[in-house]
Amino acid sequence: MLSGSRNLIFVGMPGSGKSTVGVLVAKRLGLGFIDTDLLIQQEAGSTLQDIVNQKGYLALRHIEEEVLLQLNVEKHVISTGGSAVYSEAAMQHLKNSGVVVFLDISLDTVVARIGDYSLRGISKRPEQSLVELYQERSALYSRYADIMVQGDALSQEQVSESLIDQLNVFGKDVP
Ligand SMILES: Nc1ncnc2c1ncn2[C@@H]1O[C@H](COP(=O)(O)OP(=O)(O)O)[C@@H](O)[C@H]1O
Ligand SMILES: O=C(O)C1=C[C@@H](OP(=O)(O)O)[C@@H](O)[C@H](O)C1
Ligand SMILES: [Mg+2]
Repeated sequence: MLSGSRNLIFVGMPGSGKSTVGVLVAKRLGLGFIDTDLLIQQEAGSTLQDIVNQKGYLALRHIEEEVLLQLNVEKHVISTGGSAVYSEAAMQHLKNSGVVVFLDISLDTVVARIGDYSLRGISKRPEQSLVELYQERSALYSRYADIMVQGDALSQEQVSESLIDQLNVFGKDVP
């Protein structure tokens, strides 16, 4: 189904483990690692929180789309930010380069892991509740995912194991 794919692209809510589990998986599979949040910060010359505070959440989504569309790597785990899925063009570009993994966690787990989300540079409409954001995003993550790991009850190592098992079972050719 995904013959020739060479990257593993992580999507999911903030706190789902894209950045931390991404590194573990890259080490296990002998892949490189990129966190696109850090590329955005380099490109913008400021933190994600500052972009949201000073320019607004749509500015963050715009820079994110540009950075993702410029990405041209092979044999990497690519950990995206939680709002990457708002760009259809960027997601198609990423999907063309590999296997998209949705790290799924419940809303309760999001809240438990990220704490005060107003301090975390979340890209959302100011009046949008976290529940609404969660529902809107869940549909988008599922739409683009090739593989899903439900991580509420799993340690980071277990999420990594579960993903690698699925790659083996389904014959996804990474690397
Ligand atoms: N499976 C897990 N179990 C417990 N804590 C986790 C798990 N995955 C991630 N975390 C913790 O949640 C927080 C957010 O993880 P992070 O990798 O930054 O997520 P994301 O990049 O998806 O926002 C970190 O403190 C991390 O250690
Ligand atoms: O979900 C979001 O709107 C965001 C998630 C963040 O990344 P993580 O998902 O890695 O926390 C980062 O891209 C930015 O602060 C916006
Ligand atoms: Mg992250």
